[in-house]
Amino acid sequence: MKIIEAQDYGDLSLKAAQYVIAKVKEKSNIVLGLATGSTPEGTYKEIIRDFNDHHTSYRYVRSVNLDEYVGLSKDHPNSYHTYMFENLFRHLDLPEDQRFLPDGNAEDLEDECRRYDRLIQSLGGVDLQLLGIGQNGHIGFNEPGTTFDQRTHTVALTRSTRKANARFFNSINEVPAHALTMGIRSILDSKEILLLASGKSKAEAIDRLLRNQKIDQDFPASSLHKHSNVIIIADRDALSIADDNERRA
Ligand SMILES: N[C@@H]1[C@@H](O)[C@H](O)[C@@H](COP(=O)(O)O)O[C@@H]1O
Repeated sequence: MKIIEAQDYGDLSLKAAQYVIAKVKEKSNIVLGLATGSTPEGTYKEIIRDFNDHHTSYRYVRSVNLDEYVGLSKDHPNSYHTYMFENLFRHLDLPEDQRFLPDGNAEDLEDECRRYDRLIQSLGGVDLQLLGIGQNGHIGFNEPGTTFDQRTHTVALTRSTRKANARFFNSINEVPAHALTMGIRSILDSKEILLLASGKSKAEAIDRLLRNQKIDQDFPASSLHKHSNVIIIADRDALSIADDNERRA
């Protein structure tokens, strides 16, 4: 694991965007694995800024998203379809038929999971996967306890994740109880992984990830120790506990 320290959220967003942009320039038809949540919002803003100022083209890029809530229509204001459209897609020249998310409203969710796996495979797999991290160490929506050998699957969200995401809804009761997510196995299949972490609320998870090389199903991010090409961009706040522990050691 390679760690890049950012000063703050703005610096993290810039560094992450520069990394993604460089990869897009290197391979115009790159398959980008995209994430939602607050963390990548700044990265997406910087990508858009670069697109407007320097015209990096996304014409041949294919994108696949990690996850989607079950039971929200695509145009629901809190669906990840809407998030991606508003925060990124509508600002770039990435064609609509080259951007993919799981359909959390599909009639048969099992079928939808298999369809999504086949789709990723047909694209040749993910070249660069962007990840955030939940406070409990979840990646995508792979909650603690999820086995590490699954590809796309349905998950029941933990109360803590629903609580953390309730800020986007009117109340926690409106946060869907289930989601579709690429599994740990899908994430580990990507050629390269870029994990972003910002703020003190992520410091414990980042400390646990960096301090302990043990692969533990109760801490999904620990699965990343199995991958040989992971870069973490974290700001000082997210690294604060890890740094203190290192100094004490
Ligand atoms: N499904 C998403 C994850 O993909 C994301 O990484 C996590 C952290 O979100 P945030 O960046 O808002 O802290 O939240 C959600 O649960």
